[in-house]
Amino acid sequence: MENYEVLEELHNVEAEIEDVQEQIRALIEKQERLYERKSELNSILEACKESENEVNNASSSTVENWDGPFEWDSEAADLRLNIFGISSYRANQKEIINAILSGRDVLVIMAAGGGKSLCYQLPAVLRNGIALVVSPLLSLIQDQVMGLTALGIPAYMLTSTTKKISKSKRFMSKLEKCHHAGRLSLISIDEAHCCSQWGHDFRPDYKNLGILKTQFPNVPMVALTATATQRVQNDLVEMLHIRRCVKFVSTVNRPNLFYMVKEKSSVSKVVVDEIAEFIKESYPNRESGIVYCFSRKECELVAKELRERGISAGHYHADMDVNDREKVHMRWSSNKLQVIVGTVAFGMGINKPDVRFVIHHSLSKSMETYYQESGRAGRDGLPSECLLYFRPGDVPRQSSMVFYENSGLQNLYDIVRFCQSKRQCRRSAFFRHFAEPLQECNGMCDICAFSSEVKEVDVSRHAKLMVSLLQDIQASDQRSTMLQLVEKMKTKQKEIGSDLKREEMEQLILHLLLERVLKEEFQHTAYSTNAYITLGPLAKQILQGKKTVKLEVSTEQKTKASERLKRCLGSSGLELKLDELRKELSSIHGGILPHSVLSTQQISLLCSQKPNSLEQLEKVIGKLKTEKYGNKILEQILNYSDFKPTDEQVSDGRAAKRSKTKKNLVLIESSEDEA
Ligand SMILES: Nc1ncnc2c1ncn2[C@@H]1O[C@H](COP(=O)(O)OP(=O)(O)OP(=O)(O)O)[C@@H](O)[C@H]1O
Ligand SMILES: [Mg+2]
Repeated sequence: MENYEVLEELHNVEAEIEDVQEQIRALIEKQERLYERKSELNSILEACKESENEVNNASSSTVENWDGPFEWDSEAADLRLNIFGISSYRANQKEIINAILSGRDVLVIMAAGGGKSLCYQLPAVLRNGIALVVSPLLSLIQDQVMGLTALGIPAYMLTSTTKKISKSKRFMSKLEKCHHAGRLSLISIDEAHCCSQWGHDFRPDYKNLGILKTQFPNVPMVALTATATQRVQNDLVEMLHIRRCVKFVSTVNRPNLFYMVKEKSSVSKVVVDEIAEFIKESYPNRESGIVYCFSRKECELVAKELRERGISAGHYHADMDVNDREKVHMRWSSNKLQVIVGTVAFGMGINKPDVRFVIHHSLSKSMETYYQESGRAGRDGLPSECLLYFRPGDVPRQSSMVFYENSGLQNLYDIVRFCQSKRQCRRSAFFRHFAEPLQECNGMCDICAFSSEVKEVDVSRHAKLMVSLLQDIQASDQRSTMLQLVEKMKTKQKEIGSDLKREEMEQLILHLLLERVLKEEFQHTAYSTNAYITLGPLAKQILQGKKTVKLEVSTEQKTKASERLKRCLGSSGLELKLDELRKELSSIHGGILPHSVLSTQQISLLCSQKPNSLEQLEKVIGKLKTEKYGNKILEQILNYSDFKPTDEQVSDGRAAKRSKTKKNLVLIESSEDEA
């Protein structure tokens, strides 16, 4: 053999080895993912077996019976209704309260809005002495103190300049004294995922909270979070030194949320038009909502454009002055502003229970973040909507932000899969993601609610063409963004005499990215990071015709969801009147938010039950609220009813005295750092 022939073969062999190595890497990665999924599926199977015996869909991993009876049952029930104004417990609340009152340490994993606060606030009020609550954000602390004060429960904030409570000797020694006198009844760590670096809101100060259990081993500690991952759970138990805690894990399911993914137009004006129309049509009574945007600039622009379309909207992002941010948040919380248009910075501190819609102007960076962000809707348990506007063009914007994060791209591609899917129930995608047994969706997502015919189109030839086009591009040392690739394909596809539409082409590119036929590569410039589409480990299979590629295409235009969704709020005159009343009362009483006067759920109950005496009213909203606002509420209801109460009925109701409480609740800020 001639020298050059040997050299050529050597090059070929080397190229082939590289190719094989790439495939091996891909296969090993795949094997790892499959192992991971296998163990998830096994735990799902076990959970299914356990839950077969359970009555409701909230599962608790404990074998002890926390349902009762306990000696404090009736006192707890009295506080629940007459102080907190809550007519019945939600899943797991009673059991958690009982475990805490039995003196156990407790770990609570419960979805956003599940009602974690009551789980420690009620035992705090029931027990003598002081309960210490640790919360990571000033706004959460303020909200909570405001809410408790409105209920007549003495609560105080400690937001000293000392950043770490464990390091504040003065505070610790006061706490010691309090404990010594037998007055420290409970320690509660809210948003406990902040302890774990695997949680999404890791706060270094939270790391030191373990000291509380070491110092006060016999004071029950309750740690609460909405973050479900096993890794975070294990971390928490270790860091807080509560290894023998009773664990309550509730489902991630939010049955009252309607999930919907909408195709996003590439013309930005059209997108805002659609969003504005949706809000005006579905929420004409200015019910609250959030619109999440990708960038700060975009969020200012969208807020402005919504205002131009007659919607009262304000923007919120990390670049704003803290006071301006707080002002917008406050105006929205007190229902003076209907919509907040925010970036992800509008996050953990949101405590508003009656958010009726969360719209994503572009996709989130992972299933986990989407679950958290959309989960800010409907914390009061009433029907609410989560809308995600998706277009493939938004993917490279996100990928160039997340690619350097651990599993960043994989997480992004998971939510892309969620958005692309035209057949899989949105809710079941969450169950899969959080490794939980499937539950009924009850028609509460676009896929399950609207029948639209989906057909599969074989686009293997287009895929092959795209791969060979990229091969040529790469051979001439060029690169191509998604946009450029689509443009080039538009001319190229004439060769095979078939025309995929622009959107279908983009869809195909995403499909091939998810299938690892293509991959994204990133290049940094002084101003940004660009994402390029290049050949992936499985590109050869396409060229060799070993892989068929099919796209899912909806053939029938879906009916607008907002038209079909039956909404149960804002429709009756009485609801509107009571809504007005709670706003009025909250401003008269000062420093109280409207939902602390009456929750939206209570308004619904009042409208359906129409109590006509203070006594009857008490059964719905408890003694405390009846005493404070009862007469005004009755006045509104009676204006809408045919009957009037007798004078006796009114004075009987007035005579009812609520039980006074002398227990204290102290809220502590662990960090001054506000994202
Ligand atoms: N048993 C109940 N019945 C009716 N409403 C309830 C019940 N328990 C709590 N709520 C209400 O549900 C809303 C959400 O409760 P809470 O703020 O405690 O949720 P959370 O679990 O702490 O959520 P997050 O993770 O978002 O902080 C509040 O308005 C609260 O008053
Ligand atoms: Mg909470």
